[in-house]
Amino acid sequence: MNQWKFVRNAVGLFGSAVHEGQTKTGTELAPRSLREGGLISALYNLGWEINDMGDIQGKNYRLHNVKSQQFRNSQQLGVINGEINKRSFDIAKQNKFMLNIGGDHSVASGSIHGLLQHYGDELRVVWVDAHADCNYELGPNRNYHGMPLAHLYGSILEPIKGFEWLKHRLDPKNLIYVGIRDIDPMEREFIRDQKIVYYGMDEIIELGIGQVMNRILKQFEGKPIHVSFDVDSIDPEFAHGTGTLVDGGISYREAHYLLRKLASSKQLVGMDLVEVNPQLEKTPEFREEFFGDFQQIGRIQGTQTVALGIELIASALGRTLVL
Ligand SMILES: NC(=[NH2+])NCCC[C@H](N)C(=O)O
Repeated sequence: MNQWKFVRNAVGLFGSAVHEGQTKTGTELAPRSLREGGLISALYNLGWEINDMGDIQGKNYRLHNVKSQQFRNSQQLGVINGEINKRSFDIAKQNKFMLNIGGDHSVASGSIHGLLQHYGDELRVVWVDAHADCNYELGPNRNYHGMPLAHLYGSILEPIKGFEWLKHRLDPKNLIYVGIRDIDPMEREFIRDQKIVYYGMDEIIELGIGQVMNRILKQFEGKPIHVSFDVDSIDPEFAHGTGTLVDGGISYREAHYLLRKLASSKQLVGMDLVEVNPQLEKTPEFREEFFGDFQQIGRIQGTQTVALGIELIASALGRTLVL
């Protein structure tokens, strides 16, 4: 099983225990919750060889007395993403699937950069998110989780201390947005100017998720694909444990379908699963009932969004509904 085109049957994974890209604590707890909830055995049950590199703890890189003129925690995030970049590149170099478990979405500049270093201009990115995360100047929020793509696009012009390693650029035409519905004015203009392909909620409603995926796979045919999956792309009804909720998102079904389609293309080489915040769940109870056949991935335990996170990763890594 798992005859992936670009990667062998091995996953290289690490957690990015980081909340410094925004102001709410809790996302740093996600890697641990996902592990405790059964992530590793799920991957094992799906037939993957697993190289678990442990977690990068954002708190270990805290810099005291550094006042940033730029976004919040800029130098710390530069050093952390430098570490993520190294791990991501190492994993890709060994032809393994790169799995980065966030953390907030600030951890994606490092992981995507590492893949760009290995796959070069061939790399394609599917960015599944309620947000476009390409603010290139400081907005009132000053949160880097709203900016990593601007950095990768090369639109943050001033050099930022800590990010000296960031050299490769992601061409905006090699990225497609899915699920975006809360866009800042600067981002709107940028998406229009650069003609970035997006499937926002209206497009998903009009075309249906099936047609959206057909188009994405056609556009990215034959190329290695990375999916950067922010759980806030999903409707808060199904994923409440996240920091920047936006109503009217993609459904549980659409999210899993999207990931299964990417998986079955055999072109998927990496995934970020970000913005799970176990402290922000609506109810602290663990989910006990699951939909569908779970034998394929084993027992999953966790609060709503944690359990969902594990399921989403399983869908991206080849969990099928009918064998
Ligand atoms: N990946 C996310 N959850 N991003 C939220 C970004 C929110 C807002 N656009 C900002 O720049 O602050």
